[in-house]
Amino acid sequence: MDVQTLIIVTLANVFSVSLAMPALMGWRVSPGARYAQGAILAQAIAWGCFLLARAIDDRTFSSLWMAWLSLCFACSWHAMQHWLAPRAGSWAVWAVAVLTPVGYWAGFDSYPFRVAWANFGLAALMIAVCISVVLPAPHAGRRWRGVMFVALGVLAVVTLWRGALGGFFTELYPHLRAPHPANLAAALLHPVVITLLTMASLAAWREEAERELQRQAQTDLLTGLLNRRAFVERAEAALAEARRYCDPMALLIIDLDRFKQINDLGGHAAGDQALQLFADALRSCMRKGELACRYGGEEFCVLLVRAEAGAATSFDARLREAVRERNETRTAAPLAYSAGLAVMGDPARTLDEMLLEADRALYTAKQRGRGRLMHQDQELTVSAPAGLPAAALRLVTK
Ligand SMILES: Nc1nc2c(ncn2[C@@H]2O[C@H](COP(=O)(O)OP(=O)(O)OP(=O)(O)O)[C@@H](O)[C@H]2O)c(=O)[nH]1
Repeated sequence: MDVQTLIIVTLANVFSVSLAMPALMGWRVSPGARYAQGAILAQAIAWGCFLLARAIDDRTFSSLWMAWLSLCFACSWHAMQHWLAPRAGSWAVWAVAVLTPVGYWAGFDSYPFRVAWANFGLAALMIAVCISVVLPAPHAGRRWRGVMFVALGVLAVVTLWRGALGGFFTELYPHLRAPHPANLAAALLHPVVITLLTMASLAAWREEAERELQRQAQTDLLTGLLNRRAFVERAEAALAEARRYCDPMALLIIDLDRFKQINDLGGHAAGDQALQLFADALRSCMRKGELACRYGGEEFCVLLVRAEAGAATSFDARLREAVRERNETRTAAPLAYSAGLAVMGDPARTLDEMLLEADRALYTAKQRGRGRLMHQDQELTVSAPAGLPAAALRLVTK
């Protein structure tokens, strides 16, 4: 098989894949999938330009071929940013992607220069994608990343080989369609690499969709906090760990006060907004490893790791202050809450026991007039009375 025929096979392959990908994945996809689709489309256009170069205008269409190939690898690099993790060096990737076709076009009259320049530029882009694929991304699967790394890595080696031949052993490598082993290897490799990259991209996209589904299954849609089921699952694991290391742990159940009034006065939408605002305040007070969920209705649950009653009291003070700050920007009735605390004094205590104790304390807080934090029969609130600045926080104990 000659090189020209293999390139036509590559074009047919990549063109059909570039149509099949959006047909299979749909148009409304994540940014990562969109970049992967863009990369394949850019490949298809690139090989179309390559075939036109001979028939129309070699310099222009060969330079366009380089431009679209560079764009293809820049898009692949961006797909990895979304699927794996943001990596440094975006400007460098784009600089190489722009300089490769520009240098090729400017130095077109020198065959050794343009072949070396273009192949080294493209190989640099492939290597950049390979590096971003192998850098740590604990949430992402290893298999599709392995396939992508090997496929692009082999192509990068063959591309470097072609660049070195064209630039430094020009007489052995007179042109791209010559039946040289490097050309045959590259022409054979292209359809294989395109197939493998497509399969790896589909696997990455499926993995991303699974992750999103899992996130949605664990999240309360209105507030974005964990839902009750996910909270219980994670809290059980955190409790088991705390037991193993004899760490203290505190659990708070929080209930918004007179929430029905907010709904009655402002409508259900105002109630929803208030729940979102409270969740936002809650998030702003959370530290690494702590868990918060919407336990149901206007009730929230927080698990504080390595925390005793003192730390829970400080958390409550921070939360009241965060709520107070948000109340200042609201025109509707101010939000307030009551909370019940349970601490894991005895390592044998279960999550259900702690939830029950916190719930009883919450009931007491409501009974005693709301707006306070209770631990068993003791009030622990460090509260900022309405209208007073944070500096005026005072300790209220009974
Ligand atoms: N807007 C909105 N309201 C909700 C949602 N979930 C529960 N509620 C409302 O929350 C209100 C809870 O009312 P109650 O249980 O009487 O409690 P409360 O008015 O906060 O009174 P206290 O707890 O005694 O201070 C009910 O009116 C529910 O309809 C929700 O997702 N959105």
